[in-house]
Amino acid sequence: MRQTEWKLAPLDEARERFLREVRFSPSVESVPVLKAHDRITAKPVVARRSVPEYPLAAMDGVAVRAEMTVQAAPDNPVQLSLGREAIWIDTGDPLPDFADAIIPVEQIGVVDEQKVQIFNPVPSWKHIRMVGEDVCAGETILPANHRIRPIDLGVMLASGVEEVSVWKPPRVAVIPTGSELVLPGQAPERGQIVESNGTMISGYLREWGAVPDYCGIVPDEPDHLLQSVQSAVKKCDMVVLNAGSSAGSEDFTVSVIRKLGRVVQHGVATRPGKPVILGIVEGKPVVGLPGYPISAYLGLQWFVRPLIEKWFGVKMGEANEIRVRLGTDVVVKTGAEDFVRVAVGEVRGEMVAYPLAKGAGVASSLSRADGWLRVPTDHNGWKAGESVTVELIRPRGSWKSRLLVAGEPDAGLDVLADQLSSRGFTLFPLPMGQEEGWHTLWEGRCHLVLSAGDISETKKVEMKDPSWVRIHGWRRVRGWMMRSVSGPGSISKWLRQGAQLMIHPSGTRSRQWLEAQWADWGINPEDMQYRVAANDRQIGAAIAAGAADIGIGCPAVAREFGLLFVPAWEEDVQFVAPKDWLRSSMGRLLMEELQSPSFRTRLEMMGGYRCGKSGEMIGSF
Ligand SMILES: Nc1nc2c(c(=O)[nH]1)N[C@H]1C(S)=C(S)[C@@H](COP(=O)(O)OP(=O)(O)OC[C@H]3O[C@@H](n4cnc5c(N)ncnc54)[C@H](O)[C@@H]3O)O[C@H]1N2
Ligand code: MOO
Repeated sequence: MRQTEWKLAPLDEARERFLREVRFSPSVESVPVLKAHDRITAKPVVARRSVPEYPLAAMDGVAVRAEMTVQAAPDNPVQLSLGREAIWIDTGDPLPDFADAIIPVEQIGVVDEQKVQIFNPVPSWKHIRMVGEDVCAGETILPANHRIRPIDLGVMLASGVEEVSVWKPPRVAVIPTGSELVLPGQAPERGQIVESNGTMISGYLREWGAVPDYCGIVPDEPDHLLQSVQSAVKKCDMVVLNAGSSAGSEDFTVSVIRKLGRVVQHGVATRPGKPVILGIVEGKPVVGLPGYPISAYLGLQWFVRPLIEKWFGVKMGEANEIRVRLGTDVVVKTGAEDFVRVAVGEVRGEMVAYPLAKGAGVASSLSRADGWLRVPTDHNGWKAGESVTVELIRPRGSWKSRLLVAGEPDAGLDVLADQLSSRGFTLFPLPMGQEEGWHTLWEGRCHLVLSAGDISETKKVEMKDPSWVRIHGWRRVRGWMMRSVSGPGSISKWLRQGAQLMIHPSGTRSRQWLEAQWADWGINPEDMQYRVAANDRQIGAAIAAGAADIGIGCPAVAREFGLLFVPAWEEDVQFVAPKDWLRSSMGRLLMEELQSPSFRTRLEMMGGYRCGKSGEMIGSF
């Protein structure tokens, strides 16, 4: 039966309630220290012996009795006989019984094979490592519920601990469901998709110290699913199901859990991640994650990670937050807590965050993201320039080498990005209309803007400012991309007859050109139906897949997707940057790359690009 009613719970409330209902009694096992990396201690670890166990030399030199050096002075050196009163000693050697101090070799005068001279008195116990300086026998070296790091392994071994008591890790069943799924390595046919979430889920489980038990794909058949969950509950400590959590005709997960046990909560008030299922079967937690990769990821972090933390009694790290300015507006609906993926850049020492693609199916945008922006349930979002908090999922500062390029979308940027990446920089394109790009630059929210066409026409006022410079990017050919011939003369007719058109965001050059073309053709823009895509490649992919008929693009992308290309116009593309930025290491590198023969050759080889003047200064405004 299809489910139509949702009683959504706030995320924090659902998590608290679920965790309260779950009880674990993990067992303890003893493992050799040599195999204990990343395991979690079940009891405090106590040193078996002191380190050092006896006094040791801390320096290379001679071991002496301190009282025999009392009279020593630079002009009145004391002579000591080797063997009886002084002994050559190396760092780490045990101290001979008669001695109680070490004089470093640099401060020793060698008289002959039998004698050395001392020029200054030395206090007793100088340069000697005392018994128990590092660890004393019986001392606690690691607390309980501590994740064992390589340094801990070293400390344990040194202090005589060879076996350590650790929690047995939870075995977690991973059950991907869906008749449309095929295993990784198999080529999906139309209507099939590669089972990728299971690998992602297993990877995070391993990272958190659990042992994933991948159960293979279970088709959308209630009996089959029921059996899988039943047997998973028998052999595992927790069960993670993926997909079938929503309201579709083949979404059986919730009814299966209900049949076998109890559903604590179905649905949380979040976007994405809503249709998560929290259940308990035979006392064991069973989590049904939504099928979309982003929703599955979030559900895993929200509910499965805390279960594992509860099992081990240990936190896997605290939220790492930063304050950033928003690069563009973030607009969301109220009614659910929104989780927005963002990428961060640093412009003039200030952190700027840009929202990434929203869809719960757009997994790649999470792999590119630096963190999450959480928008509270009753909030509509924020305006560009406002200050917000981002929860990081990457180490701080990962963005230091990121170059933010706002403005015109262009496949040439991909080549530039490739070239820069081999030199340690990531180019992050922010495709947007020209005006918006200029604004973003003026307000210090990006490093550069890519502009096409004659910008002296569009930007008269700002161009008087001498602190901005223009740099030649390249010359490019633009035109129509389509699957089959329609003939330039008949494109307008085809569009009038309802060809499915895909175009760039408003304010971009391609859009401006198209709007001018419509005017020429006497087409009223309001009569036109179209969909918007961020760049040429998205348009090319849609046309190639038959999801659109025609769109604007470049020869290189048309060729990549096996499409026809009809040239329509040619134009220069230029970068605009603050003059002082060009002197920064990023700025200098960009100029070098633009001028490099390898970049120019690569771009020209793609077809439709000319790079004779790439990297030339057009001058300040
Ligand atoms: N009428 C409604 N439809 C949907 C609702 C709703 O409230 N009413 N919720 C939507 C939301 S929100 C989400 S999230 C999804 C969750 O769907 P399911 O958990 O039932 O998952 P499926 O429909 O089976 O799959 C969704 C999507 O994910 C892909 N998928 C599934 N498993 C895997 C896997 N192992 N690896 C990679 N990708 C996977 C699957 O092919 C689908 O594309 O429901 C909305 N619908
Ligand atoms: O809430 Mo679903 O998780 O967006 O896509």
